[in-house]
Amino acid sequence: MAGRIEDYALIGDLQTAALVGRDGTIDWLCLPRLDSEAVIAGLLGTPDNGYWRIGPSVFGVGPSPAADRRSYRGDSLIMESEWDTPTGTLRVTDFMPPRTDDDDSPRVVRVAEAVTGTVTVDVALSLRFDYGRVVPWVQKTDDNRISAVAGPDAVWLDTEAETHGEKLTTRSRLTLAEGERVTFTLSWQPSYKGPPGRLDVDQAFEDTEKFWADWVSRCTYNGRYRASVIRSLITLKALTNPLTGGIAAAATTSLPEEIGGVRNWDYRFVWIRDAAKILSSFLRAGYLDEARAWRKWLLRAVAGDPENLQIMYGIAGERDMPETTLDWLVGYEASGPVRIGNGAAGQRQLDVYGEVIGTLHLAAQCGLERDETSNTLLLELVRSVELHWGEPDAGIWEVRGPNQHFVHSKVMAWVAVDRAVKLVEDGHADGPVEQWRQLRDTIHLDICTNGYDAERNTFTQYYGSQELDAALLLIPQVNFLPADDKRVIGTIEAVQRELSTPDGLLLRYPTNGDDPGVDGLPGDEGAFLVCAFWMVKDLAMIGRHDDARTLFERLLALSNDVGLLAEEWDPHLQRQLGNFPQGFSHKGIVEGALELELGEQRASLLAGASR
Ligand SMILES: OC[C@H]1O[C@H](O[C@H]2O[C@H](CO)[C@@H](O)[C@H](O)[C@H]2O)[C@H](O)[C@@H](O)[C@@H]1O
Repeated sequence: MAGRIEDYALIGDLQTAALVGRDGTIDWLCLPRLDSEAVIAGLLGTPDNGYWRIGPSVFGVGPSPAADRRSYRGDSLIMESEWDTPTGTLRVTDFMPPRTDDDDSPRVVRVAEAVTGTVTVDVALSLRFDYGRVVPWVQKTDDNRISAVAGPDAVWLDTEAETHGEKLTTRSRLTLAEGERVTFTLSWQPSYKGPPGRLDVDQAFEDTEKFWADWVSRCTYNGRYRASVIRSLITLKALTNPLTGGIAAAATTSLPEEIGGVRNWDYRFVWIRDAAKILSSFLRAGYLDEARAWRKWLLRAVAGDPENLQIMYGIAGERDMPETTLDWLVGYEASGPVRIGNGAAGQRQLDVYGEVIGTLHLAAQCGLERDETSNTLLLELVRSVELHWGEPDAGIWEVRGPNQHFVHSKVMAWVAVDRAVKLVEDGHADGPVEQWRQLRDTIHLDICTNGYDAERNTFTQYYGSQELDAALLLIPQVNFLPADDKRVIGTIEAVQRELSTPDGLLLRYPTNGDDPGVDGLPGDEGAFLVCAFWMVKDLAMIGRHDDARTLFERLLALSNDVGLLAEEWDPHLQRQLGNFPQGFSHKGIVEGALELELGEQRASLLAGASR
């Protein structure tokens, strides 16, 4: 049975990733890419849908015990789990060598080692291709390699351990004396090719450690929350494909937003919105290369008529991701359906224009060189905003109910035009700036007239709505209005009052149980973590530094033992919910830490000036 979401740690090679449970079981692995079919899908079903356990032997009695300790090895994505057994201590080291070349095979490396005393280790590998549905044909070759083949895919296992097949599972039981170790390397190849070369495990370990150390050394943040910020940046980097530049929203599909509910979606794609927000964190932490790669990804993905701009693409810019359900999987803790693909790809969401142009502007400010193709794109995108900003859309939350005039979407349409004006004013682009200035003013006036409820002193979820939306917290952050504007302060207070969960986190917007509300979906959901991070930033911006810090530290405390966060938090069951680890949440950690620092600097400057 799968663990709690927070029981998992992420390992990855930048192109795909696996989730390792606290009990030493890998329950999720897609090969060769993050959005490929899973070859281990027990996370969303049962052990019959695939798992790979390495842990101390319980000799067939009782469940697999949780590790007594586990942590990433320094600032890396190498996971070390340790179990103290009556006879000695076992360490299992899990990692995936970063894959920065097209020809590299994806590999999952697991090393079991007796650190002290003697330990008996059990290994069980149950591969099930096509998301847990297909039992591959498993064979041992003359040179002691194990291959598992089904259709186009072949997975190879190399190990010094003796293995045997039992109930469609490859098993091994071995006893290690102090200092002894045994390695397991799982590699993927297209099945028409021969076996992949054998991996030099020691060299791969050294290279992997060096890769992460070098990458982390480029970080410019050195403040109080460095450990959490670095872990978040590493997690975001793991979601960033080094070949295409595409940044996935999360590493999983269908981890539920409500245990037992239907709000289960596939996040293994590149949302323009999520990627743009993540990029701003990379840029602010000193990582310009990722921004350059993403701009190239964007230009390739939207090539053609920008009128056909999608709100999300595949990792290499693919346009099609038809949403289907995998009915053979019961879902995480019976939360079905399990979905792959994402129907939101076909929605109109006006905010993406603001996200794209906002990122181009930030990248230019951070020193990214001018690019003529992106100027052409800019002109086309502003033209689309001009044509469509007055139309209703599905909004930032991708509602599946009717389109509305969402206030956040309109604000982001304003951002698109405002940043286009600034790009021209700062000499980073050319365009009809006077026409754009007028458009910017028209959108601003429209929002302030139709999206603001003067009686309640708050902006609303959509024109004419009585409801609120946590995305309104972004109004001061994108400079639509200054933080000290009474309408902004009123909105922050209204969101706090009406969308707070009992434990002080935030819902995105109200849901109505079985009665589908604005999102057109039955059921409820947990607190959406990035919204609380937005609140941290707003509180800091309006000078409530202590409240901002308290909330930020509360949020950090929700991360699991290895610093990872899913999309949501269940305030009743006190556990993580939703896809995991999620880019939005980790971006929240980076930006929150930076904002608190900036806030304090601003406050001490002001204090200095008034002395
Ligand atoms: O709430 C319904 C929608 O939920 C998902 O969207 C959410 O995740 C996206 C990726 O992180 C994010 O960009 C969006 O703002 C979130 O609402 C799901 O992907 C949608 O299909 C679904 O309609």
